[in-house]
Amino acid sequence: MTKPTMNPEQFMPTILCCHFPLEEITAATKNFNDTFIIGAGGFGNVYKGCTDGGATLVAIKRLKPGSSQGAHEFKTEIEMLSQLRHRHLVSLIRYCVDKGEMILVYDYMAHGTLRDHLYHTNNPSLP
Ligand SMILES: Nc1ncnc2c1ncn2[C@@H]1O[C@H](COP(=O)(O)OP(=O)(O)OP(=O)(O)O)[C@@H](O)[C@H]1O
Repeated sequence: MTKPTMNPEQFMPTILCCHFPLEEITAATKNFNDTFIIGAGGFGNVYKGCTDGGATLVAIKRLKPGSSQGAHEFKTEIEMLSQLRHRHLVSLIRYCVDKGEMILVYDYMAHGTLRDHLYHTNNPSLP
């Protein structure tokens, strides 16, 4: 199945976050190497990466082909989350639309998921 495409020039959401060059994302994840995968959801795989010359840890969500979510949800996520800032909400910091890729970049949240904490999942990163 081919990836859903979106023309960056047509993609003009009312956003407060910036476009992120695909080259920086591929560099941060060594071209989406599986060793950088930290999770997967309806949107696609989530990768851990380092940007800004190693200064910033980020979580990179890459829309997978045939995702149960899609271009519409991608745009909605950017429009909503780029305008929301709260210490209890993960921050969307960048997005990327390029070469058929649709990618969301968030602050990296250490210490596991809410599910890990609620159900005491065996996660070595938890205290
Ligand atoms: N900002 C983040 N920091 C650290 N890990 C993250 C971050 N975002 C996602 N993850 C990891 O990736 C996994 C999948 O996240 P994602 O948000 O794609 O899916 P979900 O919320 O579990 O499910 P769905 O998107 O289907 O509702 C999470 O369970 C978590 O382990």
